[in-house]
Amino acid sequence: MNSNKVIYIMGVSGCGKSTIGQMLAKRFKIPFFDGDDFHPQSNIDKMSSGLPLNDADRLGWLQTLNELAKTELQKSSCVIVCSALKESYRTLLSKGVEDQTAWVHLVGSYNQIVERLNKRENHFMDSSLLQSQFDTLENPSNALEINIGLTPEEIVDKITKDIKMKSEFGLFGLGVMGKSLSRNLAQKGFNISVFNREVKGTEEDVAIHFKNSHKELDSAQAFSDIQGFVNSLQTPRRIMLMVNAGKITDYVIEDLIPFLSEGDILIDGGNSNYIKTKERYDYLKSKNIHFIGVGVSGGEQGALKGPSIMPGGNKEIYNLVKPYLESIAAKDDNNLPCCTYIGEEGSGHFVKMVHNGIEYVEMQLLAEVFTILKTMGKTPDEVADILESWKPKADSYLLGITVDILRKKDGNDWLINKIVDKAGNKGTGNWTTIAAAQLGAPSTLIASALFARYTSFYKDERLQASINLNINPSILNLEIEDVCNAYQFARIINHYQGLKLISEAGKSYGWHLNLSEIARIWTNGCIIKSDFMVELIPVLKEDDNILKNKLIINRVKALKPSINKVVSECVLKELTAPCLSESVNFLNAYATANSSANIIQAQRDYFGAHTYQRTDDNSGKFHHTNWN
Ligand SMILES: NC(=O)C1=CN([C@@H]2O[C@H](COP(=O)(O)OP(=O)(O)OC[C@H]3O[C@@H](n4cnc5c(N)ncnc54)[C@H](OP(=O)(O)O)[C@@H]3O)[C@@H](O)[C@H]2O)C=CC1
Ligand SMILES: O=C(CO)[C@H](O)[C@H](O)COP(=O)(O)O
Repeated sequence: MNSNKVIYIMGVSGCGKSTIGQMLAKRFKIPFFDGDDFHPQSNIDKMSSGLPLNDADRLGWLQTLNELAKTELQKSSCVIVCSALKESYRTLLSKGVEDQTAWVHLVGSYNQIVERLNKRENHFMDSSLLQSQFDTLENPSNALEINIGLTPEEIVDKITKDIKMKSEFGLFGLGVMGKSLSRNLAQKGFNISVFNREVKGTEEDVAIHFKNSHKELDSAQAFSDIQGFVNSLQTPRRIMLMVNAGKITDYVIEDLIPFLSEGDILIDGGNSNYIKTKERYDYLKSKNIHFIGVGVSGGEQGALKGPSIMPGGNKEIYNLVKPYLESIAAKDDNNLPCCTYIGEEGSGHFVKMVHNGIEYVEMQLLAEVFTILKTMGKTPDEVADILESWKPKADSYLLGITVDILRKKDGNDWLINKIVDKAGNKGTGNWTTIAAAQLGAPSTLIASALFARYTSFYKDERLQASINLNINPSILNLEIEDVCNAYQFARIINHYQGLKLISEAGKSYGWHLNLSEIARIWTNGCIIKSDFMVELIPVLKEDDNILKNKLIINRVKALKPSINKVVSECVLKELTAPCLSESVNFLNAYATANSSANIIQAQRDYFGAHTYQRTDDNSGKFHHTNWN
């Protein structure tokens, strides 16, 4: 038996069954069927001529409705409206699906209903037949009885409260992201169930407290037991996991499996490693459970108001969750959802991982710009003003939050001065760097940003080394405009490298990735949204390599003198600027027609007979020299 339900709305003619049934079906987002539409013509003719139906007339009709219920229950819950006046009729209607049947009896007095029927036009039942209906009615003992004196809204509210319908979507894990996504889903009108584990004595009733503290979660169902949570969901179940990536995701999957059924869908919305996503997909497939890996970006606020969503996996399965993900996603400038099917396997998580790699660099560049401006003698407020003035040229979410951060005071000082300079990480920058190395893509800025975080962590050694080696950056002699240009230059290289990495992965794994579409869903909702990202949508339609685009080439050329100046000055004055430096180093290497790699090849051939290709042999053949 699956968890779907058929709700029969019953009662004498004129009690308002169709109106209530339609409203209820709309509220639960399940199909609605009016039993009258399934009468054979002979029954309609009989009723139209003023004759009441007898039990023989009704038999076939009731069997048809029972079949309808059974067929629908295979797919979803549904509402069926039918007078169902006698117990024997109800027995027939629920035959074989008794445990999945709920009865709602709309009750009114003869006078109330006569008055209603007399107001009705074009109904094939005359009010004179009403008495026979009342005479036939056998009050059910197992129905929710509701007086028709209430307004239709009140009636539907009552039914909704009484009949615990299955939710259409489940959210597992009510941490920072899970809470925001649940609220977002509920605000979009979805019936959801939410779950958070309970740790006795420390964390109790997390889900219930969360539900009770947000109005939009009134009709959500909250659980701290996994079985109850899973059973509260319509099949096939759609369960989004918002838990810590890594082992915890595996534990949670194992906890869920015993309660899942074939065809259910698990959606991993965490920052999971794309290789693990493929493994989990295969593992769950062996249990006939679907799994899709979905990158989500936007942090707490983005998840609440509209994140950028990067789903990967089987497309047909994605289509079953697409309406939910697209509804909660941010919207781009054309009001399209910032959610698009990325590709097969772990491609969604791969793209999210590289998103984070690009994010690491964007953050590091702003940190370097801050240090440069600080070393030019600016206070945090002054740096904030300078960054603010760059918005028309280089606006981005990260630039905006950095302005806010720099203006934040703590007592008489700026809060930034009180934050320990050790940068944490949760793994995505690390994996991006590993993936870049494995795929042979030179994502040097991402590696530099990652290693800058790691270096920052050596706080004690740094303190000691600054004394031992006497590194003391002195005042920089730079124009602010050059710093702004250098920043923009490095951002172009960052986006080139990140997108190149995605492109290489697409080729290597056989994913059919659309980079322009990926840039589009990164124009809103996510941490790396920026004006530049908007510019990249048409650029990437032409080519995956943004450094082939004429406008970008011209911009790089125009900005180059500034990055040369800024990086040289930083080196001379002993100020570390790893990502700015690497951006210009990379471009210089990338734009070198004849590089020093011939020396490397010669060395490799010298000590290891690894062979080399010759400039005077176009065949591509490999040669070896006896160097001694
Ligand atoms: N924060 C962010 O900005 C973003 C985070 N992400 C990703 O989203 C996922 C969730 O992140 P976030 O919400 O920040 O993390 P939190 O740490 O805030 O929440 C983690 C959730 O996982 C639950 N959990 C942990 N261990 C277990 C377990 N053994 N069994 C059941 N539940 C468990 C926690 O429950 P409990 O409260 O009981 O410990 C909590 O509900 C992560 O993968 C993260 O990388 C993605 C984009 C942005
Ligand atoms: O995915 C995110 C933003 O897009 C998360 O905030 C993630 O935790 C950021 O990475 P890290 O913690 O390594 O800085």
